[in-house]
Amino acid sequence: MIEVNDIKKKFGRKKVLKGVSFTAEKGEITCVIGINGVGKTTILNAIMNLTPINAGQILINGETINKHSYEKITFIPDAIIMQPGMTIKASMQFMADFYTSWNQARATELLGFFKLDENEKINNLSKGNRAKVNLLLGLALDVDYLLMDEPFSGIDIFSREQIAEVFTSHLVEDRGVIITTHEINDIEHLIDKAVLLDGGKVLKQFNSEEVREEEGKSVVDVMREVYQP
Ligand SMILES: Nc1ncnc2c1ncn2[C@@H]1O[C@H](COP(=O)(O)OP(=O)(O)OP(=O)(O)O)[C@@H](O)[C@H]1O
Repeated sequence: MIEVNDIKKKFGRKKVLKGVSFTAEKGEITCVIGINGVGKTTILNAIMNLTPINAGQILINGETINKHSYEKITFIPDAIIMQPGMTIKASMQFMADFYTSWNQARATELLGFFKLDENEKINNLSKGNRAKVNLLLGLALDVDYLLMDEPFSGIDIFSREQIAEVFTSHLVEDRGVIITTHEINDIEHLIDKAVLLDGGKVLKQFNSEEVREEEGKSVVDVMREVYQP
């Protein structure tokens, strides 16, 4: 489990996170929802130990995050992380050289799944295909947790559908996924848990299936209640 306990973060005098707490379990997709600038990326960076926090604690499987956390967790950003002149194949080789957790069989499966040509240069790919390469590079690591910053943002409907399919496949099952978004409509059916952020705090976290079954409400219905009371 990833436990985010009362974390606070300031940039200069600006208090971005004012005591954020939530948990994300293995085998579940947790979605951190909030408007632009609310601090979603900052939370992911904090979980990855890429930005120091001012207060609070983050635990992964009961252990405070540390320099070995990347063996359990990976971050899939919304922008491509490789040199644009590299081919997909060279990007995969780079990951294989760098991470002992690289799983080439899974990478090859994902290449086929996304119908990507490994000889294509990243430069020449469409935005949707770049997002797929990003996802491939993260999903091919054998880690327990995947963090994804806005994986569906600005991507056409067909690529979105293909990416959504990955989330319900064996490529993700048993792993814990945290997705951020400011646009829930497309992925509402994929997520297990929603964490609603505003004003530097978590306004509500809930199991989306429970809310659907017990109260007959969608995530968007709950968002309307919370954000527009
Ligand atoms: N390195 C930084 N220095 C100063 N301010 C920063 C820095 N990083 C983020 N911020 C500020 O912190 C706030 C939260 O930023 P963050 O990127 O986490 O938001 P977000 O919810 O991910 O936004 P978006 O949906 O637009 O991606 C913003 O006001 C941003 O300007």
